[in-house]
Amino acid sequence: MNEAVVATGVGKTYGDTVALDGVDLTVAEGEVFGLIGPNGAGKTTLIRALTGTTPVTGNIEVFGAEPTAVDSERVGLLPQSFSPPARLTAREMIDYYAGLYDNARDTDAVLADVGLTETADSWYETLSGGQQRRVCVGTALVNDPDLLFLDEPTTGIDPAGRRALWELLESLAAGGTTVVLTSHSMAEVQRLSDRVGLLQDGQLVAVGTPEDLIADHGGRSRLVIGTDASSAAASALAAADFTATASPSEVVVDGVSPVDIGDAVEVLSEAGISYDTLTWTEPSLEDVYLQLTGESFEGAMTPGASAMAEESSEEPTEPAAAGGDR
Ligand SMILES: Nc1ncnc2c1ncn2[C@@H]1O[C@H](COP(=O)(O)OP(=O)(O)OP(=O)(O)O)[C@@H](O)[C@H]1O
Repeated sequence: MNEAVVATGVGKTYGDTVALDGVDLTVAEGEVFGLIGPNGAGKTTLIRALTGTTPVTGNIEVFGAEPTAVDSERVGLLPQSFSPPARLTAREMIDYYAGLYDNARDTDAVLADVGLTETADSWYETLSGGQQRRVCVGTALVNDPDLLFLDEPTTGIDPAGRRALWELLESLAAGGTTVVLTSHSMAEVQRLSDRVGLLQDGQLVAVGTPEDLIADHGGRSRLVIGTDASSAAASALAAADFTATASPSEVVVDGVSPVDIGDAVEVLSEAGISYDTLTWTEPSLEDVYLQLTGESFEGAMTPGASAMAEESSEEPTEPAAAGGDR
């Protein structure tokens, strides 16, 4: 298989800040590669490096050429921050970007792809944050690129729009488009990516398929039992050789496969312990992220922060002028 991107020893510093620290990365043609990592890990800087919008040390080839020398017809970029003129309509924006290419797609088709047919003639400034983000995604699709860089594409987009965009990306990938995307939504990255790279402090600390990363770093499946009698439940389960940990309102039973759930329930029933909820969870990319970054919702935030974290990643980004490095 040919390689769309080959990056070797890529480094970038801003003053004393090391944004990228010797990144080696290969993305095959037709692959969907997801970049994850904490705020400030270097994801945007890496996207900028791969698209030739910031100078870096090391070596990068995109379709065998330096990023700045690649035929722009072949590459699409959705930057993280995008501040287009407010008094252009969605249609005018897509038209404008289409005008930059020799073989642009039909504007109405692009608008339909990003779900903006109904609001095509509204000014950008009057669109919601999520609708604005859809326009921005559309600008990256106008040239029907072979290689698409998307820096947090679904930020601010509502769940239905997000799913629609996932399906669009899946159909582009099925048609052979190479995609490099960043996201703080682990569900998004797990669903879309053939391979995932975790950036931390400017270094790619893990790369693999979601399945392999989960198998290596995701931990085991768990059964969470919501009960007021958590201590008694944990004791009964431990006596039956389950690995159970009690907190005031629940017991977490580690390493429970689906076929073991019935046994665990029977232990509770024989011990006369009632429960309110029973939730079985498989390890996911989110567990990989938490494990490898050393972050945990319990340690970093208050209980229930899993939902908070997902919401916070959906906040629209602050508009910022595109431009060179400061
Ligand atoms: N133009 C700049 N000038 C100075 N420092 C910068 C600049 N751009 C990025 N940095 C720094 O480089 C590091 C990597 O930033 P980058 O934006 O690549 O991270 P990120 O992983 O994309 O973060 P986020 O998830 O918050 O978008 C950070 O410490 C950031 O402060």
